[in-house]
Amino acid sequence: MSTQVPILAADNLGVRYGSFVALSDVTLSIRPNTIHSVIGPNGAGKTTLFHALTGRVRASSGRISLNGRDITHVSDDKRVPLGIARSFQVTSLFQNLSVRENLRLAAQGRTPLQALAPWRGVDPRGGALAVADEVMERLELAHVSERAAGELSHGQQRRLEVGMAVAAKPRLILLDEPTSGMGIDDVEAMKALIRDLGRDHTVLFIEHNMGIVMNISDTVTVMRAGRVLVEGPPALVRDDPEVRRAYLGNMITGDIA
Ligand SMILES: Nc1ncnc2c1ncn2[C@@H]1O[C@H](COP(=O)(O)OP(=O)(O)OP(=O)(O)O)[C@@H](O)[C@H]1O
Repeated sequence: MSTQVPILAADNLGVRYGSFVALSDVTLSIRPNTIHSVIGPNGAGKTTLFHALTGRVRASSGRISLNGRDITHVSDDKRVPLGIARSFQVTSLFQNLSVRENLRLAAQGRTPLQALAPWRGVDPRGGALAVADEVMERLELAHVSERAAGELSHGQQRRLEVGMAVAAKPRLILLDEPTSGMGIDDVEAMKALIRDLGRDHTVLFIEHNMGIVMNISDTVTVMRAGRVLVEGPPALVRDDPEVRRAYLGNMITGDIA
């Protein structure tokens, strides 16, 4: 396993916002076809890490590689065709369009932003619709296919956001707090969905719900103050005294599968 080329790796990655150091010497390695979570207290740098990995913010130091290829200076829109897709914490859906149309545009344009310019799309219309139908089935949204995204329940909207990333057919999917603001039933559905996605994608996700993190992750990276505190399988992370201290001992719970 150690000889396997990581699908995504960061080496001594640093990010500054002006003079503020948000990430410092972050080294992490995402193995292909695994579910990898990133946890840490508020302000630890998790979202900044995602921004750097997807190219939304520039690395101030260090290196990012995708399947062994250096992508540190590759722009965010050029990283998408290389196989990285991200679902945003802030809603990125076309509220007035149907579920099917949202997914068709995502499949055609590869990202919600590029979907605004569908002539740049890479799929013919028919192919994109087939992808939309496939994704709706997988996300259990087929029964609301013609409903406007803005009329969906919160849980369904969050699933559709994940679907927008899946429709780009990425090898690596990044999910930023996919369960935030959800009720317990929707959380369970999202947990099942992430686990399902892990069968044929690599999934990297930021999550505050420790039950999910401990239950479905192959690897957990714990961040604190812009650095990696600990990385390892859930059992190792949950029992690590440093991690317990970072969380004041009261958040690391959850069953390990
Ligand atoms: N655009 C920005 N300009 C300046 N500082 C920023 C900017 N974005 C984030 N920060 C700061 O960088 C640090 C890391 O923020 P980040 O959002 O990455 O943390 P996080 O771990 O995702 O937090 P949370 O769990 O609350 O979402 C915080 O101190 C934050 O205030």
